[in-house]
Order: sequence, then structure tokens, then C-alpha cells
Amino acid sequence: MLDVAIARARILEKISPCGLETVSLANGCGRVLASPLSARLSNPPVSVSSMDGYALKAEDAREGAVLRIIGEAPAGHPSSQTVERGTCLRLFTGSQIPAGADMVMIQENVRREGESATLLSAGRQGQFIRHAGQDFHTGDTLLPAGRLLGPRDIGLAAAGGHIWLPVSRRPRIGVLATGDEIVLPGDPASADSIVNSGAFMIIALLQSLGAEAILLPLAQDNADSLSAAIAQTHTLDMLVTIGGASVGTYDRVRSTLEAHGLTLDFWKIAMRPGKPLMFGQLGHTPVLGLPGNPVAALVCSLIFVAPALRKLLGQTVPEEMETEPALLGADVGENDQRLDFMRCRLTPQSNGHPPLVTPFSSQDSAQLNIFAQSQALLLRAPFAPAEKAGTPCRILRLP
Ligand SMILES: Nc1nc2c(c(=O)[nH]1)N[C@H]1C(S)=C(S)[C@@H](COP(=O)(O)OP(=O)(O)OC[C@H]3O[C@@H](n4cnc5c(N)ncnc54)[C@H](O)[C@@H]3O)O[C@H]1N2
Ligand code: MOO
Repeated sequence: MLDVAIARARILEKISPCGLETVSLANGCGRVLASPLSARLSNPPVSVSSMDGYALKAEDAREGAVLRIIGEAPAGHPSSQTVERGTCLRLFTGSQIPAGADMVMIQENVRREGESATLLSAGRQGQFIRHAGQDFHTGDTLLPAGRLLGPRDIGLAAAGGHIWLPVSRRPRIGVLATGDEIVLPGDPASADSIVNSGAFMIIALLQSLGAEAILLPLAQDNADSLSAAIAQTHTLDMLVTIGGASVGTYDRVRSTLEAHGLTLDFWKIAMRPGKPLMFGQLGHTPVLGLPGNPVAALVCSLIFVAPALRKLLGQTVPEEMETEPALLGADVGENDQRLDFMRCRLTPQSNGHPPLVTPFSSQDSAQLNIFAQSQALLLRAPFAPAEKAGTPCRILRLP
């Protein structure tokens, strides 16, 4: 059985970024930025008011002062007038601050009579002014390459004057669930049917990371059915199979892939859950064969498929798994030769102490209910001795 870190490195070594394209801003959410984005504009481009009110000089901002209103400047219609001492200009939220003014008095604090404004409170220099470039300046780097763009990033790119975004092509990843007992959610099920939770879980993960995840038709545990499914996968950027990876008579995924020309890199790794993981290349397509137990399938996806996808997307992938420190919340027994990823609850602690991590009593790799309640995976190294509550340990947070 191969070591997990070596398996991860061998997978990453075989994956190359899958190219770039340009998309419109409206289609940018969920895509990965291919190069840094710099501001083409400053935001705001000029100093503007953040309130509806009157622009004036701070020297005049005394309670009871009476100022002459020299004009009005709605947002988008700047005034060419200059505010002198003893005068003010009517303006609105987003209006450009006129020359001479250095503060805004909100209209609630002004009594207007004709062209005269009486201040009902004092004010200070700069109040209610958003200065030019307060948010960002032309040329500032707004977003780094490799960023998975969310709604706030799209807003920032728009404000920075971009209508097109250079992004990584969305990798097409096929997810092929296998097994005679597997049915789709909602399908008429026989007494011993198992619902295909695995593929939907993996598709959800891949989509959240920026892939085009494709649910392939279910394949049965026979060479003909698997062959028909595999024959349709050559245009994919990666193929992920679920099930049929172990040693049983009907575990035919590997042999069928090999009949289609798969170059096997490795099969079986020293981890729990996920022992029968398989990796190889079918032509140019990397293939990850995941175990059927759905918890094992997702844990393997987090540890191997997600970094592979990040590499396809041109993102920087850390050499090692990104674990965090924690403290054992309960005693744990000694471990065997497999790196263990135990489903756990996390209890946050105060004073900056690492969280307490408590494994669930059942670690069965088919139990999705416990998996959904888990917040992290506790890593237990191969041959780790029994350890007491309070011992430092490492965890992987679950998405
Ligand atoms: N004699 C041995 N038996 C097994 C070993 C072993 O080393 N020696 N390894 C065990 C381990 S560990 C795992 S993990 C499983 C993995 O087996 P397979 O990858 O061949 O998976 P299947 O047998 O096809 O399925 C296992 C289990 O998961 C259910 N399943 C399958 N696909 C899905 C899906 N898409 N969604 C939900 N559930 C799924 C399937 O019905 C089975 O119950 O092998 C052990 N056996
Ligand atoms: O490795 Mo299996 O994934 O124990 O269930």
C-alpha cells in the first residue's frame, strides 16, 4: 500500500493546467482568475458625498450658522461653482464634492428657507466625504491570479472597469458511479438498492471548486456496461470512477479501464477510509478510481481529486495537505499501518487555544449521517500509539 503523501505527489505530477479563456463579467462567478486583475479606474473616481445634504467649508460648520445656498449638484451632474465662506451647495448621496467645500452637513441637520440654510449642529472637516480612490486607485492589484471568483470579486472587478475576465478553462470532470445495486435518487428502488449518493457528493465538491462536473450514466458491474461508459470519456480532463475498486469478483473497474489502455500508476494506498484508491492515465485523461463507500469516496476526493482539480485550474497547490493544529478531546487507541482520517466534532476554545477534536464512536465509511455532522477529519499517522485527551494533533477541516 502506497503512502498518502507519495500518492498525492504522484497524482499532481501527472496533471497539467488545462488552458485559458475569456468570459464576460456576468459569467465570471465560480471561475478561476488566470492573471492578476488591476484597477482600470479609481473608486470613487472623484470625491463624493456619502449623504444627502449640503457641501460647505468646515470653518462655517457652527450650530446656528446661516449660509447662502449657491446651487445644486445631483449625482452625475457636478457643479462648476466654488463654495466660498458663508455659502453652501445642495448635493445628494454620490454627488461630486464641489471646489472649496471640505465637508457635508446632512439635510436632517439643516433648516432650509428659500436659498438660506441654517445649520442645526456643528460639523467637522471631511465628514460624509468619500475621497477619490478611497476604495482603490487606478493600477492597484484588485484580485490575484488563481482566485476562485465569488460575487464580491465580481463586484470589485466591475468597479475596477473590467467587462472581460481572463479565466482558466473549466475542467470537464466525468463522475462515473458503478454497481448493479446503485440507483439514482428518486428512482424506483428494489429492496437492496443503494442510492448513488457518492457521485452527487463529488459533483457538488467539484462544482464548488470551479469544475464542470458531468454525471455520467450509471455503469453496472460487468465489462460490457463499464466498457460502454468508459468509451465515452476520452474528451474529459479527468475521469473519476466510484466503486468496483476493491478485490471482489465484481470489482471490474480497473480491469475494464486497463482493457481500454489505462496506464496504471498505483492501486491501494495506506489510508482509511480509501484503501482501494486507484490512479492512472487513459490516453491524456487522468483517472482516479475511488472506493464505493461514499465517505471513502469523498475523503479521497478532498485529498486527491480536489488538489488535482486545482492544478487543472492553474492554481497553486501546496506540496502538503493543509492541516491545522487541534487538541484531542478524547483518548484514542493505537493506529495500524494506514493513515487514518477520523470523522470528528470540533469544539472551539477561548484564548486562542486550538479546538478540541472528538472522533465519533462509529467510523464506518458508509455512514453519511455522521459524516454530515462532522466538522473535521482527525489525522492519525500510521502506527501512532494510543494517546490521551489533551494531546496535540492535526486536523483537516471539512467543507
Ligand atoms: N476482502 C476485502 N474486502 C474489501 C476490502 C479489502 O481490502 N479486502 N476493502 C474494503 C474497503 S476499505 C473499501 S473502501 C471497499 C471499497 O470497495 P469498492 O471500491 O470495490 O466499492 P463497492 O464494492 O463497489 O462498494 C462499496 C460499498 O459502497 C456502496 N456504493 C458503491 N457506489 C456507491 C455510490 N455511488 N453511492 C453510494 N454508495 C455506493 C456499495 O453499495 C457498497 O456498499 O471495499 C471493502 N472490501
Ligand atoms: O478504506 Mo474503506 O474506505 O475502509 O471503507
